[in-house]
Amino acid sequence: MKPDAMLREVKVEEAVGMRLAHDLTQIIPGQFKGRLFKKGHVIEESDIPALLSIGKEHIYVMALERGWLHEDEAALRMAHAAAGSNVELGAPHEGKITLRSTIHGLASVRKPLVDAVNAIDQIVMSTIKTNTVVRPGQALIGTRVVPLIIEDEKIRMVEQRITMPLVEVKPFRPLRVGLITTGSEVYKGRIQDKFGSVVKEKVAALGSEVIEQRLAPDESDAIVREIRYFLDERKADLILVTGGMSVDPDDRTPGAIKQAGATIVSYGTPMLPGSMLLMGYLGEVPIMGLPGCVMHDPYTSFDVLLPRICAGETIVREDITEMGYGGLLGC
Ligand SMILES: Nc1nc2c(c(=O)[nH]1)N[C@H]1C(S)=C(S)[C@@H](COP(=O)(O)OP(=O)(O)OC[C@H]3O[C@@H](n4cnc5c(N)ncnc54)[C@H](O)[C@@H]3O)O[C@H]1N2
Ligand code: MOO
Repeated sequence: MKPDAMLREVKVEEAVGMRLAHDLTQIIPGQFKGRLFKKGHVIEESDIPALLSIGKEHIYVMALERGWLHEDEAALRMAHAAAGSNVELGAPHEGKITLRSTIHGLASVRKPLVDAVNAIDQIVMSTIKTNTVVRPGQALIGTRVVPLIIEDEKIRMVEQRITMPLVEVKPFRPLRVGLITTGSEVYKGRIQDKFGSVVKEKVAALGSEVIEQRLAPDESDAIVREIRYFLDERKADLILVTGGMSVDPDDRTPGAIKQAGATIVSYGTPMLPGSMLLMGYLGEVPIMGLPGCVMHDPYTSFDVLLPRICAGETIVREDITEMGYGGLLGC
């Protein structure tokens, strides 16, 4: 059975009392784009001028055969298959369904599976990028099929390829963050600290808290002492050390983090700004060395990694490696 045979074309003037087979869109450039009539709407005499004004002299009345799906049902099936935790489905609109986050968290999108689905002809699975911080209500995926009706077989193929949810939103855990600000110029009061407020704000925006900020001069032993303080006495969940991350003789931070016993995932990230960032772990506790740019650049490698850590992910070398592609943002 050809799809055409399942759609009966009826002149608008003769369609009074019949049900529309799909949403009808009106576009008035610069003013309006949206649904003028909803699928299933029963045509009334008074609708005829509006239908003619959007260029519809005929409408489709549908008679679906076995093995075929309407675009709305196809989109619903795909949306259900795609949705993971903390994701909700909207109603079909012009054949499209939008999946939205129900929480503030980290959206994790499985790109290989998304690619596998979009490789199927006539399937649209449009997603945001993985590891994006999202708010409640924020769109994550829009999905639809291209034709008005589609073979059930094709949608089954989509469902088979979605072996795991395509998108889930991980909630942020409230972390107790220890902040160590290095730099003798700050420690000795030659200049005012500008790092503290920036880091505190970024941490708070993800639902965590800087429990204390401590200053240290450019001396390895002093920095190590502060790291041990946060680890042993304050039981911090995350330790951040600012400044002293590059190549000057007074840049002691990477050495001090190593001296404190950290396992280094990477010193250096292939992203600009934020190339001198250090990522490591003291046992289970993540520790980061933050270069000077974090203080003044609004989006650096720190802003990529912090949400992932707050969402409970463990950062491995491969995560750092992948930051290079698309990581040139300025500086
Ligand atoms: N020859 C090279 N030069 C630079 C390199 C490099 O690899 N080779 N890296 C560059 C990158 S990338 C960065 S980022 C910067 C700075 O990195 P540092 O983390 O070492 O920053 P500092 O030297 O400690 O400070 C730079 C600048 O910022 C002021 N500062 C530091 N902390 C504070 C604070 N808490 N409050 C206010 N101001 C602060 C500090 O006084 C300096 O003026 O290096 C590039 N250069
Ligand atoms: O660590 Mo630097 O940010 O690349 O400016």
